[in-house]
Amino acid sequence: MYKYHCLNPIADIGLNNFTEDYTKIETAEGADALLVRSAVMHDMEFDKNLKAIGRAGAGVNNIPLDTCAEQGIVVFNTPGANANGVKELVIAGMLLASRDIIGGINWVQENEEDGNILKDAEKAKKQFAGCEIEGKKLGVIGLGAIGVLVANAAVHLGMEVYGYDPYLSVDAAWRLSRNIHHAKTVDELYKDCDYITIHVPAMDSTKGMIDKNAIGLMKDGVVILNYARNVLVDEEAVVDALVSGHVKNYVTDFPTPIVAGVKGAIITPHLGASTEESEDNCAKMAVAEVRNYLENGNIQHSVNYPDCDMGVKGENTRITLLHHNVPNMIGQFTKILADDNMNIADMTNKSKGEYAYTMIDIDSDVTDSVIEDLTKVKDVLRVRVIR
Ligand SMILES: NC(=O)c1ccc[n+]([C@@H]2O[C@H](COP(=O)([O-])OP(=O)(O)OC[C@H]3O[C@@H](n4cnc5c(N)ncnc54)[C@H](O)[C@@H]3O)[C@@H](O)[C@H]2O)c1
Ligand SMILES: O=C(O)CC[C@@H](O)C(=O)O
Repeated sequence: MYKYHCLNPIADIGLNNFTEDYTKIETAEGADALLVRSAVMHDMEFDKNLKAIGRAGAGVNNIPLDTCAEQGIVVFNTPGANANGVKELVIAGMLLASRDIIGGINWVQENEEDGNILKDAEKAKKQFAGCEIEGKKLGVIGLGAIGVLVANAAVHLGMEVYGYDPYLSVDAAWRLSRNIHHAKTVDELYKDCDYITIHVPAMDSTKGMIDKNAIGLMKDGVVILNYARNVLVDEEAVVDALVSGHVKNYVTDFPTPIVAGVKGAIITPHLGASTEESEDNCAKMAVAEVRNYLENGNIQHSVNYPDCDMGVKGENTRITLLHHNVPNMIGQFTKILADDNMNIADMTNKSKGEYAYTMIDIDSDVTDSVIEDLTKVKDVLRVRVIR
């Protein structure tokens, strides 16, 4: 029997995929798995029983990944599951910045009592006129799940699209329209584009990426869109540029006290992934990943451990070991098993950065003393036996 707890609301369509072997509990205490969206987990103390965290979404900057890895907790995310939801909001953001749709809607609401509203609208409308996005240049920073969809959609809308991603994956390259221009430096993109949208994860290397210098390189009247994370942009610099008119609009999903209410800032309350489809996709994927790990030991889409798959657990006993990525771990594991006369039926080992994962199927049960010996091996972080 496994226990799970949800730190944020997770769509039922995903939770319903937990079988009768799972119980939902009301606190994190004693849980085998946590499911989370944007709840900040950096100050949480993790229960010794916690084995997995399923992030129903893409960004994992709310989770202490290294602390989790050190405590033998595998963190999963759901790559691409909410990308279309974000893409559609980014396109909406570009349109809201191009024409004063919000001003126009507000005008109608403010004049709802006016018996001549239809006639007066014809006079009022010129103050809300704008431009079209067709033919304009869009720069996309980060061509992952979201960036690729935004870039391709913008091509279909007739925009001239420039993409910048020095770490572009082969998968993303296959999905990217051939009409997208390759920006070799981000500065090139800053200098040329009318709209600039950022879709990179919040990491030490990307925080504050759009700073005063970057904005200084941009065209007058540029529109900056940020549906990724507030920390990617130096908001004080953006506010200065909005006030001076150098930046026409800052369109963002993150209403911080610095930008909220500033003229020219168009802000939504973190709505990128808030569609029925995205919430369902993320919940289903997160639950599937957590179940596969708890029941089979397989790791797919982890952000702190390597992906590793030995298929569905069969009759054999499966031992899984989370450990540091250092020499001679497998030698020590196999010696312990051999000394106890255990026969290895299958085995795999994968590493990612400082961490590694070993899965071993043995064709007998495993004794408590073997588990104890494996646990005692230096650099082993967690041993689990799936019977
Ligand atoms: N507003 C929302 O609700 C919402 C929803 C989903 C994701 N997000 C945010 O958007 C981010 C991107 O999501 P995704 O699903 O596209 O992630 P992803 O991992 O598929 O793509 C990120 C891309 O950024 C690239 N990248 C990394 N560093 C870079 C750099 N310095 N310069 C240029 N490119 C760089 C990577 O190579 C990768 O291709 C997430 O990390 C998350 O913070 C927000
Ligand atoms: O869960 C959400 O609503 C937002 C998720 C989003 O920020 C993400 O990084 O996937």
